[in-house]
Amino acid sequence: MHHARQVAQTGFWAVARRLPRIVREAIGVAWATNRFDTVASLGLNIAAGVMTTFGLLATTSVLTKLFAAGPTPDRVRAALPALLLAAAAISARGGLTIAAGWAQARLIPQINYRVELRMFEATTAVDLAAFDDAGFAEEMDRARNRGLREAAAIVDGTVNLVTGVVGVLATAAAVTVIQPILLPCLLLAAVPQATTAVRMARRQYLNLLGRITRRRRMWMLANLMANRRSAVEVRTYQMRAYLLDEYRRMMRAETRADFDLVRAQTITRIFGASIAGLATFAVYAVLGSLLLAGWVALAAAATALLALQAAHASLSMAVFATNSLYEDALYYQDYLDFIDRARLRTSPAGGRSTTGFDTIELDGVSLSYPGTETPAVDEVSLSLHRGQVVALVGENGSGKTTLAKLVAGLYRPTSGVIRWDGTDTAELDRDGLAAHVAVMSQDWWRFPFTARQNVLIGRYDRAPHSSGPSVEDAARATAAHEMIIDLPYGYETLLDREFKDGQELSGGQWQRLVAARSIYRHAQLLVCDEPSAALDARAEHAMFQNLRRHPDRLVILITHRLANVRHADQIFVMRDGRLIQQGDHDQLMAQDGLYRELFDLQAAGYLAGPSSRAAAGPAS
Ligand SMILES: Nc1ncnc2c1ncn2[C@@H]1O[C@H](COP(=O)(O)OP(=O)(O)OP(=O)(O)O)[C@@H](O)[C@H]1O
Repeated sequence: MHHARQVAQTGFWAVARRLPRIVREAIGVAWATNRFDTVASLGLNIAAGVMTTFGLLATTSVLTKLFAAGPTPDRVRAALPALLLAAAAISARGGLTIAAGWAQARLIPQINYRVELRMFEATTAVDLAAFDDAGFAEEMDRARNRGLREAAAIVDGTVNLVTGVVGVLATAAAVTVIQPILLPCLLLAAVPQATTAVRMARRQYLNLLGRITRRRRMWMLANLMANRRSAVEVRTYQMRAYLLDEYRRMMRAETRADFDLVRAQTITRIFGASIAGLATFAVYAVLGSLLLAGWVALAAAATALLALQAAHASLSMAVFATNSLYEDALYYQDYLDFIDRARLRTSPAGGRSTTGFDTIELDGVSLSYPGTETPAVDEVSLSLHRGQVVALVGENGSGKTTLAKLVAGLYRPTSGVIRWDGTDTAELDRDGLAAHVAVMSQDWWRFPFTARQNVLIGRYDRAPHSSGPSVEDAARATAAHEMIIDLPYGYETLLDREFKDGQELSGGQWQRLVAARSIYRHAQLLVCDEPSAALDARAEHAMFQNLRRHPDRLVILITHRLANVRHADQIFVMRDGRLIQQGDHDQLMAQDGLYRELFDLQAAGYLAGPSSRAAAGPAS
C-alpha cells in the first residue's frame, strides 16, 4: 500500500510533470524495437498535423472568396484554386494518417514480443531462492498479468498523445491566424477533461492495488475448480461446495469493490463533463460576441468553428492518451520494477570456469528460507568425493532436500562455504557449475513434451558424438524403455492429455522417465531425491542397480527406504537441519543413534514373521 499512497497523492500537475518522462521512456522502447516504424509513426502524424493547418487556412480562403460580393459564378471561380489546395491538403492528411496508423500497428506486436522475451529471460535466470519470497511472486504476477502489456500501451498512448497535441497545435496555429483571442479559450476548455481523466485513472489504480490479494486468491480458486490435475481430489474429497462458497464470498467482495469504483468514477465523470460542457459553451459565446462586435469576419468565424471542432477531436485524443498513459505507465512501472528486482535476485554471470570436481566440501553451511526463524540447514560441514555414493537420511523436514539443493548450487548458503576442489562455488561461473549437476527432484514437473523430448531436455544441446548415454540407453537404465515403446507413438508420444493424441503416464512411469532424463544428462554430480518413491519393486531394483558406484560420478541419494542406502560409502543422518551422525551402514548400526532406530523400525516391518503377526493381534 506504500506505492498506492504515493499514487493517491499524485495531483494533476504531478501527472503532467511525469508525462515527458513517460514519453521519453515510450519512445526509448519503440526506438530500441524498430527505429523505422518509430520515426514513421511520429513523423507521419506530425506531417498530417501540418496538413491540417494548411487545410484550415485554405478553407478560410475558400469561404472568404465565396462570401465576397459579386455574381456567384465569379465567386466560385475565384474560390477554385483555394478549394483545390484545401482538397489536396485534406487528402494528404488522410493518406499520412493511414500510413502513420500502419506504422503504429506494426510497432505494437514487435514491442510485445520484445517485452515478453525480456520478462521470461528474467524469470528463468533468477535464483531459485527468489521464488520462496512471497513478495517476489506477487510482483511477478502483477508484472505478468498487466505490466507486460503496458509497454505497447504506452507507445500507443504516446503516438496518440503526439497525434492529439499536433492536431491541437495545428488548429491552434490556424485559429491564431484567424483570431488570437480564441486561443486561450481553446486551452481553457481542455483543463476539466484532463483533470477528470487523471482522477479516474488514479482511483482505478488504487482500487486494484487494494484488491490484488483477493484477486490472486480468486485466480487460485478458479484454477482449482477448472483444472484437470486437481479434478480428482476436488471430487474425492467433495470439495465442490467448499470451493464454490469461497469463490462466491470473494466474488461478493469483488463486486462490491467494483460497484464502489464505478460509482466514484461516474460521479467524477458527471462533474468533469458538466464543467467541460460549460467551458465549450463559453468558447462559443466568445466567438459569437466577437462576430457581433465585428472583430471577426463571417468567413473567419465559420472556419474558427471548424477549427474548434477539429481541435476538440484532437484534444479528446490527447486527453484520452494522457489518461491512459498515466495509468499504463503506473502498471508499466510494475513491470520495470520487477525486471530490476529480478536482476538483483539473479547471480551475476561470469566467474571462474570449472571442469568439475574431485571433492566437494561444505564448511559450516547454513540456510534459512526467507521469512523463517529456524534454519532449514544448520552449520553442516562434510566432504564428498567423486566416485562415491552417499546418502542423506533423516525424518521429514530434517533438511535433506535443502542440503542437497545447496550442494547442487540451486541455493546459496546464508552462511558458510561450499568448495569444489578448494574453490568457493560462489566464485565459479554459475552456468558452468550447473552443467556438472543433475538433480532428480522430488517434485518433478510433467513437461508437456514427447517422451523423447522429456529425456532429451536433460541436456538438449549435447553434441551428437559427445560422451553420455543415448536417449534409449538412459531410458533402459531406469526401466523406462519398455514402457515408452508400448506407448501409441513410442518415443514420439506426446505426454499430455490436454493435447490431441496426448497420453497420460502413471506416477511411477513418470518417475522412470524423469530418472532417465537425469541419467541422460550425464553429470558429475547426480542428486536423487526420493528417486524410487513411486516405483514398483522391479523398477526400484533396476534404478538402484544403475545408481551404483561410478568413478566419474558422485551420487547423493535421499531416501526413506533405508535398505537402499546400505551400500552407500557414507551415510549422513540429519535432524532439525543439523548433521547428527555420519559413517557407513555398519558403523552407524554399531552406534545407538537415530539411524539404527529408523533402520530397525523398517527392518521389523519386513522381517515380521507369522509369530509376530499373531502377537500383534487380528487388526494387523
Ligand atoms: N521453499 C521453502 N520455503 C520455506 N521453508 C521451506 C522451503 N522448503 C523447505 N522448507 C522448510 O525447511 C525445512 C526442511 O525441509 P526439507 O524439504 O529440506 O526437508 P526434508 O528432510 O527433505 O523433508 P522430506 O523428508 O519430507 O522430504 C522444513 O521445515 C520445511 O518446512
